[in-house]
Amino acid sequence: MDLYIRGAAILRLLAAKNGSLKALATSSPNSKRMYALLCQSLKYQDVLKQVICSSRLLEQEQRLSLEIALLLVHDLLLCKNGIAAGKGPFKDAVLRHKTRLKAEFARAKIRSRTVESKDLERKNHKVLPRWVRINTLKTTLHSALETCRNDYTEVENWSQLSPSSFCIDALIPNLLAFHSSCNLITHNLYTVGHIILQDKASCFPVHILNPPLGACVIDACAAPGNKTSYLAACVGKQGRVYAFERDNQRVQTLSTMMEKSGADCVHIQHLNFLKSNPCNFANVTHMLLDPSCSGSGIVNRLDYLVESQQQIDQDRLAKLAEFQVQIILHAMKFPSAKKISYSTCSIHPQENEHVVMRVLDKIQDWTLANQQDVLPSWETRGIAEECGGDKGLLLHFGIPLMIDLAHSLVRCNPGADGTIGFFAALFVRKSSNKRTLQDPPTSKKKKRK
Ligand SMILES: C[S@@+](CC[C@H](N)C(=O)[O-])C[C@H]1O[C@@H](n2cnc3c(N)ncnc32)[C@H](O)[C@@H]1O
Repeated sequence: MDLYIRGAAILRLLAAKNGSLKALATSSPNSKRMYALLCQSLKYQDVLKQVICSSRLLEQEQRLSLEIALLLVHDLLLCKNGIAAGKGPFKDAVLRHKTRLKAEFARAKIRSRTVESKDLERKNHKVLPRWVRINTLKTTLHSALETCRNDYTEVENWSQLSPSSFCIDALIPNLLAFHSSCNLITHNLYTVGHIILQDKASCFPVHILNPPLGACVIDACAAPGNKTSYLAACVGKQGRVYAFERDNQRVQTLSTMMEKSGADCVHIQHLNFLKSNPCNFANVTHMLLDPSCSGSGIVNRLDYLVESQQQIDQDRLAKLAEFQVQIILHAMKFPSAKKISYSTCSIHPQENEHVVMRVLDKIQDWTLANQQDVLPSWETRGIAEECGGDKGLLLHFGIPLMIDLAHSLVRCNPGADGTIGFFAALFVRKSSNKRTLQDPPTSKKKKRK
């Protein structure tokens, strides 16, 4: 019974934001079992709470707390071996209602598809591939593929991956996928810096920014530097990347990464980007903004399990969003900047669509690039309902314009399409783009309507 009593205490600490799931679980005895029990119970908490409520378990068994009931009911209904061996009043209390709980669980499954969709999420979780970007600063696609083909079998796409195979991504050039169980950190291609482990979605910001050879670029929030070395590969030796990083330790990591990847055209600026003087960077035409965010799209970060939609820390999100808006507005002051890519690994509209709309509401001479210039074949786009903004224009042109704006944005849902949760947008200076936010919706928009 100890497992459930301790587990319930951890759930209370988590609710009070007194520690992280991983730290609390791993510091308790039988830590692996505890971690699995907590993760699974939290994953299924919505349906389990429904079952506990509709079976009136807590009303009839007043010694049970919600936390201990959640863990015991989880094991009763979802664990192959049922509730762990051992005796105790809490276990007896739950077992007295076994039949009713099972019946309510069956009803809950029919009422909502939660359990099935969570299963799907779990399956996706397992097959999230290990994405690998070939570092063309040090090698070529041809040469890296030759090595990969010697060591692994090539398959058509990532959903067919096995531990001994790899595939070439159809969307992002120089991107490969391996099975999640492949430990590439010990592979020679990795140790010599010929490949960089980088999620597919995290390649999107550079891919859509697409700075040409020789361009002068700013990476405003650079460390650890995955996107910085990708930018360096795009602009080549004649180009230049100013990589800003304000954090002492992370700037060291950035420096090591740039050395390892052979990104000689990167000039590290150990500075707060918001304090930079745009006039000192008059040649910069392309800017990449990948600021600090909640990280809620990172699939293996487990904190989201304890946050229901209502419990998300709104204060923290508001602060992050304010910073994200400021960083975009500052980038727009750079005199020669014509393209700015903005990205987060967050799933929250507050850091994504809302930030974009707040910026568009404030500025006149920038707009969003059209869908055709922003990964046109990628199906998951921005959320139209979140693209309302405050602008009178939106009220005037209404839903067609919101849909049009949402189509300009790229979203990745965590686990789906083999990527983490991600968001990317491309701002373009109006003089370098024909469509403007002030333009009325085009005939294409009318068609969608
Ligand atoms: C999301 S991470 C960037 C990840 C990076 N782009 C990559 O792909 O490897 C955000 C980084 O920006 C840095 N940062 C946050 N605010 C900053 C600011 N105002 N100026 C410069 N760096 C900043 C953080 O310390 C952190 O290292």
